[in-house]
Amino acid sequence: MQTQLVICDNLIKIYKAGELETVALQGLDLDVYQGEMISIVGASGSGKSTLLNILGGLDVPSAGRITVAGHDLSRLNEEDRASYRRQIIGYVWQQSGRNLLPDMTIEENLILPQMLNGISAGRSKRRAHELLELIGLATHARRKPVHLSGGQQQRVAIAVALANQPALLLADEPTGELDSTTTQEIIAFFRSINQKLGVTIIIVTHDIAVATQVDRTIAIRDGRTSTETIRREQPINQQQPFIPDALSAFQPAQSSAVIGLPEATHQETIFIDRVGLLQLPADALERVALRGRAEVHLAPDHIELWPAGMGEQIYQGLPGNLANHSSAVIGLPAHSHRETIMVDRVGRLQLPQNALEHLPFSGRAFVRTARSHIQLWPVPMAANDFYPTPVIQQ
Ligand SMILES: Nc1ncnc2c1ncn2[C@@H]1O[C@H](COP(=O)(O)OP(=O)(O)OP(=O)(O)O)[C@@H](O)[C@H]1O
Repeated sequence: MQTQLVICDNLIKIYKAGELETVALQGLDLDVYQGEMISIVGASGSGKSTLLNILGGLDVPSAGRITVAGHDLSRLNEEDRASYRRQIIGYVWQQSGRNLLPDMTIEENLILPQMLNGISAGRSKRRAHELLELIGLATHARRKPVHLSGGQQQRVAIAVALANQPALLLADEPTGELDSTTTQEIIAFFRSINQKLGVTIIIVTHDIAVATQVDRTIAIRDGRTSTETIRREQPINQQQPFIPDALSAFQPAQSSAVIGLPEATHQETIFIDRVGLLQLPADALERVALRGRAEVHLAPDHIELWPAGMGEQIYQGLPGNLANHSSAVIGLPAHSHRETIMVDRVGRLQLPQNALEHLPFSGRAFVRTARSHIQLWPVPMAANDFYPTPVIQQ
């Protein structure tokens, strides 16, 4: 059974500057399991750095709960917070200048955080040499950072972050200043320490190359987790596909909707919180114009969102359970009442309670776009049990 290393529950962060208030996190939920390597993506201003700073113990949430490796970060005093930062967290920044002290040698840079953590000089030196071996720079121990390439400096930065054997490594745009070849090298290095040392890694990035290499990518929109993209262990064209009949008639997205990774290798789902709040991906909204309101229909194995007024026309005259659907919001019969939910400009909506209870969504859903409506399907429980991309029928 996987252990949860990070649990964020309804995190809120409000920055106040004089009269001005900015809500940077608006009820963010996130679980990260021990040993995972995940990336966090999102537009500028969506709240990525705010989240990373809270995870790293550099800032505190305004409300909500956050637990990392058993530490309740909302309750730590300043002293405990400082030892949490030293012992539980390793931090890699984008700018190598922020990671390494320029006047010290590489070896001294590796020893310093250990000494600050109360480790003896002898043990710190031994660990520094182990780390130098790990990053393949044992012969560079006496050099200063300026004499290393950008990629080498970032490897040292990762080693410094690992010096006190943290449970969680946080990296903020660690490849932002590197060329594409060096970026690949650094991502491979993160992957190798994740596998060799079992350290959990969270990388904030704008770089799609990073997102292709991690186990999961979480997209943040407007201070909330909106989508999750999981790397398929077996690409879809090698799977024995099980295609639910009802899915086979719908047009698949060419690529995952949010971060643009191919569906053949990545599976993308949206998050649904406990009270049914979710945000539809932009490409689903572009294909089906909901114009502010949607009818929610409960099909036996999925939920449909139709533009207001359209669902009823399509369903009229259909046989069996499709025609006998009841409206989802307050349960009045569909033949006599038309109920709609509000959908805002960026696709946020709240599913009615009976729609949430209708299927075991467990916080996530696949989004499928048909010609005139959007479908939400529950995610199979088994880790590698995917719904493959539906076949297009002309
Ligand atoms: N110290 C602060 N004081 C006031 N507002 C802040 C502060 N830090 C961040 N914000 C605001 O909070 C929101 C989220 O910012 P954050 O830096 O977390 O976003 P981000 O996704 O990391 O953006 P970027 O990709 O540009 O780094 C933004 O509107 C930002 O202006």
